[in-house]
Amino acid sequence: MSRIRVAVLGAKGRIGSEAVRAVEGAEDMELVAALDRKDGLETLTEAGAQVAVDLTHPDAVMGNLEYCVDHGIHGVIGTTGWTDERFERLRRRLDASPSTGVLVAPNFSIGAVLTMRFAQQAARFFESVEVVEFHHPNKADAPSGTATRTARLIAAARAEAGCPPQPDATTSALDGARGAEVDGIPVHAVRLRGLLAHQEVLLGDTGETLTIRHDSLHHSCFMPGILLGVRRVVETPGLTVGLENFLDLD
Ligand SMILES: NC(=O)C1=CN([C@@H]2O[C@H](COP(=O)(O)OP(=O)(O)OC[C@H]3O[C@@H](n4cnc5c(N)ncnc54)[C@H](O)[C@@H]3O)[C@@H](O)[C@H]2O)C=CC1
Ligand SMILES: O=C(O)C1=N[C@H](C(=O)O)C[C@H](O)C1
Repeated sequence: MSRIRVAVLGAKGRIGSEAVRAVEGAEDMELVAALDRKDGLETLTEAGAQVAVDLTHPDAVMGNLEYCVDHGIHGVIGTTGWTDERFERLRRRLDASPSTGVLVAPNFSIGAVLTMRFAQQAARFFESVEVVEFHHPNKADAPSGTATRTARLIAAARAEAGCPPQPDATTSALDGARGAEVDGIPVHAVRLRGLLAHQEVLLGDTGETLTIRHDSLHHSCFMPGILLGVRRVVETPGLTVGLENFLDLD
């Protein structure tokens, strides 16, 4: 059996260093490159990488990914910072390299993916929905990629069900007090020493509330999802957004 030749970008980071160990420990994979800031991307082609796992920084991910796609290297992308404009840019790039696959996964943990799915299912049954995410204070971006994706999925489910805008009588608020709005869903970001990555989806209706909460307690929770992404992306050309597409959830 030939092993999948994998490179990790952001290899010295919190999640990248864990990913290096996970790839090294996977029998069907070979770690051929471990790059961090200032390492040249040509190392990827020189090492014959088939898949690049990007766990770097929102400012770096697009350049890395464009190099990979242009050189036919599949991408498994955990780095955040995805906007509609970035997805469009990536789609255009992939059009020119039709056999290359890219997975952009806002969250690789199974529990977080299920949180998003359950929130999507529950969204149309409640008048009010808000998302609160909690992370370590070294995180570069807010709100988290997971919270943004969760809010988008909730908003889409509510729009499809014909839900009206949610009630909110606030007419006067300190800037930021009601969080940021993602497709009409309030999203609040907490940064607190001691935390890793956590999220609550709060749903409310007359006389009841439902809270869907997920806690990532260690970076190891992202590893099965990353390895699954590597195995599946080599046989899935084009852009896949969300690990749920590889989980046979329905
Ligand atoms: N999708 C998911 O499940 C997860 C995604 N993340 C995301 O992964 C990214 C990294 O998170 P952390 O590991 O906590 O950050 P970190 O700051 O600990 O690590 C990032 C690493 O990338 C390196 N780096 C920066 N620019 C680079 C470049 N151009 N080329 C190669 N390496 C470069 C840095 O030197 C650093 O070692 C963030 O966007 C974070 O939100 C983090 C955890 C899970
Ligand atoms: O920076 C992190 O730590 C994480 N980033 C991702 C995000 O922004 O959603 C995934 C997870 O929340 C951990």
